[in-house]
Amino acid sequence: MISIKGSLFFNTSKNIYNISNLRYFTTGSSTSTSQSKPSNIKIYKSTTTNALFNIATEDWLFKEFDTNKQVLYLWRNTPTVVIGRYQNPFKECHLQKMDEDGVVLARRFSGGGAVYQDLGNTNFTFLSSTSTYDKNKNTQIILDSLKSIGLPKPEASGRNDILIDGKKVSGSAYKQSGNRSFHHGTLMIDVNLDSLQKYLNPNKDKLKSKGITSVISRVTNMKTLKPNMTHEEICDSIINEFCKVYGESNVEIEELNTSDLEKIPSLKETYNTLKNWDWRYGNSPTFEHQFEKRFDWGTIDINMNCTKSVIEKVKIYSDSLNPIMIECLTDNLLGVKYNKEGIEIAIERTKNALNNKDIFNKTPVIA
Ligand SMILES: Nc1ncnc2c1ncn2[C@@H]1O[C@H](COP(=O)(O)OC(=O)CCCC[C@@H]2CCSS2)[C@@H](O)[C@H]1O
Repeated sequence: MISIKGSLFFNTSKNIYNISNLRYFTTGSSTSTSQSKPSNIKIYKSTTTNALFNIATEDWLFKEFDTNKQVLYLWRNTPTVVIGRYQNPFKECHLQKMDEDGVVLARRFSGGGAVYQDLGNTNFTFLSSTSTYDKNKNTQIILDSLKSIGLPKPEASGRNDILIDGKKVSGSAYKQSGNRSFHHGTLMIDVNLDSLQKYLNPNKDKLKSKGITSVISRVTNMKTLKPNMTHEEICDSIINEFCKVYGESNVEIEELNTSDLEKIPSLKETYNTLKNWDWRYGNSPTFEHQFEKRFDWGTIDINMNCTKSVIEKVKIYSDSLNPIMIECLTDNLLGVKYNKEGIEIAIERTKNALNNKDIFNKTPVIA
């Protein structure tokens, strides 16, 4: 068996198991073993379904992986909308519904559009040196792994997608920095399509934003074509194809989980950044939002310009007989965050300034 020094950082259980004719073992910290021949690949699998941890781990791997190796990382998340690095979540997702239902918003480091994920979605990441990075080779590994478990005619389409029967089952995105590159993608096995519809692409025609707009596609779950398909099955199949392509028959799979946060300070730092409002929402391109809200005392037509998701300019038109209240609200909206709490703060300040009259019976819905 080819064995590789275990990472000094991780502390996971060591299991040996077989997939097809390959022999794998999962390993953790200091489980170093004798080395007969250095391997040119490395495989990681997250046993945690926390999207922010998994994306932070991907970034940590990206910065730390041995560029002499080809690296594969497999992971999946509980319900999350993952937006691209340069996207505006206020435009791409229905943040209010996500909030109500406990769906996480994550902003990743790669470009591209917004996807909805839950445990019915498997993610893969291929990391390699930029000089050996080969997107087509990676895509072929995924296509072959789908074929080998019996999925009919998966095909690469356009720059980013894998389709079956003309419907998207996988979307990809990329990142490169110096001699480090990665290519990651989704695999829709059994994603809740009602949720996908519910949380993505709200009708925000009045929100004008710079930045990247998602490319809406017709999607399908592979489980409709292969009813017994599972996350474990597709992971094993990808591992098989990956090993085959790089000529390895015994590999180490390192399992990762949130206990690593306490062992790797830079991982924890990235995790904390990813959790932060400033990264997830604040990092949005500038945008303008116009909406109307009717109260029993009249209608307001609000026009806002936001930078870093903070309201920077406001113009309110109203048929209210109380222009002072409108001026006061305009002033109080300036500088607050473009979210429910920000608007509530502005309304509260306006009410206080106007001797607590209950002029706003409900916070205008903005997100
Ligand atoms: N889970 C999932 N998989 C594939 N396609 C999806 C998914 N959810 C939504 N969609 C569809 O893709 C478009 C957006 O397509 P678009 O091409 O704009 O963006 C992408 O595909 C990005 C893929 C990012 C992959 C990363 C890998 C690890 S974490 S996220 C959306 O409007 C839906 O129609």
